[in-house]
Amino acid sequence: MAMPVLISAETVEKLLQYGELVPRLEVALGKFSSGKGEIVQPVRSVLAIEKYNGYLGVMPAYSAHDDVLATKIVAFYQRDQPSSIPAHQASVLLFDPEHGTLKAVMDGTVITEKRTAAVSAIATKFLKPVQADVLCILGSGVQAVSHYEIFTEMFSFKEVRVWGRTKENVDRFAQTVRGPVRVCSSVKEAVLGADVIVTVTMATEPVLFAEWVKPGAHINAVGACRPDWRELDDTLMKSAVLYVDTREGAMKESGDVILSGAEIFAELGEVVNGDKPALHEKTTVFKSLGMGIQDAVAAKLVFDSWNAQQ
Ligand SMILES: NC(=O)C1=CN([C@@H]2O[C@H](COP(=O)(O)OP(=O)(O)OC[C@H]3O[C@@H](n4cnc5c(N)ncnc54)[C@H](O)[C@@H]3O)[C@@H](O)[C@H]2O)C=CC1
Ligand SMILES: O=C([O-])C1=[NH+]CCC1
Repeated sequence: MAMPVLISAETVEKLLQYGELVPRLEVALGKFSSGKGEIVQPVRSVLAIEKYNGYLGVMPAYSAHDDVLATKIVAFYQRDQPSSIPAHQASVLLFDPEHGTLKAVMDGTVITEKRTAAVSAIATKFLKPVQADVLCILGSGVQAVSHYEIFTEMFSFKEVRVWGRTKENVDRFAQTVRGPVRVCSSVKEAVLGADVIVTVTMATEPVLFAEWVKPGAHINAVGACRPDWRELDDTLMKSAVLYVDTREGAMKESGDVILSGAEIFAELGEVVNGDKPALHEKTTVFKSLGMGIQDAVAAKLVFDSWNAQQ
């Protein structure tokens, strides 16, 4: 049996380009929500690694349209202190869908960084107010950087603000990103007047409160992926129009959705398909949890580009 190829994080970083990734993710989101069962993707299975405050998630997905069968395995850790080891580490196993042969094992950490930010950008394209001048990023880690990259590439914000819990992280963020950013010393300062907000923290209690949010703003709520973790307060969750990546996942994994009792208006894929409206004149929340099919589509792109270079 041929050995699977190993594709490193550096290679994934080089081969995975937003320009190719975004349209493919948009199609996959639409197919997932078409109601025709075009994508097979069970809700992520997660086990707790209690001793180390961590979790291991397994995320299989199959798409006949993309002819892709893959599983991401992602470990993530809730830490009180900053660490030089990334909070999320992932690998993607890519199979030949016809026979189940393992074709590639590739880094999934960069895939997770990029595909998550790309999906938030797709949600923002549909749901942001027509005039969107100010972007606010809450959190200053890995996802904050990838969101900064794609949001400044796809949209024309006049100002980008960031808030982070520790000065060390925020300074690192400001030095890493290629472009201007206003560092804010409180969440309130960062959020007031912002048209688009991205929450990419490891918070387990709300950090974003409705009273600070400009009416009509769009929020991408990316953190808080456990049923008892929160980033947004109840008032915001219940007063905004709520979009999710998957209904099933949100009802099982999102503390913001489950504990607030907020009603889900639509899946993002239903908006892509034109089956549900993008109410961009209202305050909107896109609750992102991450989907195996996003990783599978990204992994296929990487593998095909890698193959083309051999
Ligand atoms: N929806 C999705 O598809 C995905 C969601 N995520 C989530 O996005 C979030 C950010 O992930 P990364 O950037 O990779 O993590 P990271 O560890 O690189 O950054 C986390 C940031 O949150 C801050 N933070 C930690 N605890 C906090 C607290 N209690 N209150 C406020 N801020 C706090 C840290 O200082 C840091 O700035 C996490 O919640 C992660 O689980 C990550 C990958 C995919
Ligand atoms: O989709 C993903 O990879 C994750 N979502 C939350 C933690 C990791």
